[in-house]
Amino acid sequence: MECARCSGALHLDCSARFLGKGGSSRSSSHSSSTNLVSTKYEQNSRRNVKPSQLAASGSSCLVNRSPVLKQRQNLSLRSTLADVYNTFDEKVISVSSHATEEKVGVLLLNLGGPETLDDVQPFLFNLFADPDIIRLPRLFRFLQRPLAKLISTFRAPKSKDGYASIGGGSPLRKITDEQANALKVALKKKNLHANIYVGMRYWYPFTEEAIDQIKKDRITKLVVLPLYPQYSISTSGSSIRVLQNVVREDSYFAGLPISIIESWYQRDGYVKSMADLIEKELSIFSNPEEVMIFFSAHGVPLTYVTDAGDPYKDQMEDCIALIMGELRSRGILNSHTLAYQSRVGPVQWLKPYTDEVLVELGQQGVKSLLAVPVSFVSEHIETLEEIDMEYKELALESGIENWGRVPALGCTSSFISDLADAVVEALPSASAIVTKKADESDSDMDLMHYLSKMFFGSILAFVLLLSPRLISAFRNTLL
Ligand SMILES: C=CC1=C(C)c2cc3[nH]c(cc4nc(cc5[nH]c(cc1n2)c(C)c5CCC(=O)O)C(CCC(=O)O)=C4C)c(C)c3C=C
Ligand SMILES: [Fe+2]
Repeated sequence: MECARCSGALHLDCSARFLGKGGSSRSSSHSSSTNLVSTKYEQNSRRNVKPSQLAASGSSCLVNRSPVLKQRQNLSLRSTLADVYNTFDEKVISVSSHATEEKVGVLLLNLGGPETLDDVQPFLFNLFADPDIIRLPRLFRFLQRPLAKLISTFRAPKSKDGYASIGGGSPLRKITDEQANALKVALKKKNLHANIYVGMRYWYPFTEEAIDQIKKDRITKLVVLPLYPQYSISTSGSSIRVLQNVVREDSYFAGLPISIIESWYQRDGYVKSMADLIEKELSIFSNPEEVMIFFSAHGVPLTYVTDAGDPYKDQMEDCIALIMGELRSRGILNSHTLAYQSRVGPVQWLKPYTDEVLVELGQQGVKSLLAVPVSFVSEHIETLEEIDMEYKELALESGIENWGRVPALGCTSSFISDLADAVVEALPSASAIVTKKADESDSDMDLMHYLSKMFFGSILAFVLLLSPRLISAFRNTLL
């Protein structure tokens, strides 16, 4: 695919995603892979513009001038990178019909989690300082960090209790490293010797550390694989943006052929692996056919979908339809429902909410329920604490008598093997991402923006941070 204005590889900022509303692929064997990172995603996906249409309409190559994110606390290289980094096999591999010497890297992107209770507040700071998590209007972006400090400080005690109840920290790093090792082995079996990197968005090993290591290793081709089956601006989108900022600034990355697998919930291997897990857990119930399959997905604020064009909800519904279709083809005809969990703050999130649906189902007389976490492939606080403890208790109180929960996919071999296939399939489409720097007149506009931001922002900061009444209202509603 070439950019209509500039020829050659599509520009970072010219590309359109085409998985938005009505555009999600139902292809059963392919993941959505691209070498593009779009900053115009919201507009184009909402209008459901295909790349070819965008090129034909001469859409401009706008440059995203948002500053490189520097919201890290504790970004010292405290931790060493995953062991997998040190096991690169310098072998000659053939990635296409043209035999080429390649050093293939696979970058696994994930959220990250606090490893100790002391990590909880700085981890939350990193999360809330992400403009893809708290989306402030451009004018108020400079309040992002003070706001993140405030919210993380208020939320930390509640989060700490949660992490304390699952052993004092998140298991995400360990599980992701295990998945990285398993993927390396699976790729080797498919004759692809690749180096696997783990890049976490909000905790160690940070995405930036993995990116540094990729450069040190002089990788010649990179496949980027977010460990989220469905794409959301707040998850895969946020992590890809980190890479996007590096590509814009660094000549090595600007020339590196990259392929990004944006979402892969539609792959046969994933769908079948999920169906296998559900089938197995259903069989544990004494009356399996009476069990309601309860898909519980992590929510996002509603405006992500309605205003920003996040394809997450569409992809989630598509994903559930595919899994249920697979189960039906196996003669499993149970009823099912989808609800969204883990909302934070006073705004409306995707509905229906998991806690409310559980109560309603209990009232309607549903007696057996199998919870299926569906937006994430590792166990984490929201499966181990929120589902296994909070929601289970609520369900039992609401009249549900038999409760089960499907484990996260983790290192399930059919799943890892399918991820390896996704990597192999994505390699041929890897190509350099082209960026464009802001010109002089843009800098003048930036200065004006900056000054007006400072003016209005200072007033808002004063009102927000110094008013005790507002602080207590904030505390009661947001946390
Ligand atoms: C697909 C998965 C996820 C989406 C979408 C997502 C959006 C999202 N999350 C928050 C706020 C928090 N998330 C937290 C933890 C957390 N979130 C996900 C996944 C998604 N988040 C995972 C896997 C985890 C757990 C990490 C771990 O340590 O195991 C937390 C911290 C925990 C807590 O305090 O509850 C917060 C806060 C927002 C605001 C958001 C969308 C805008
Ligand atoms: Fe989250």
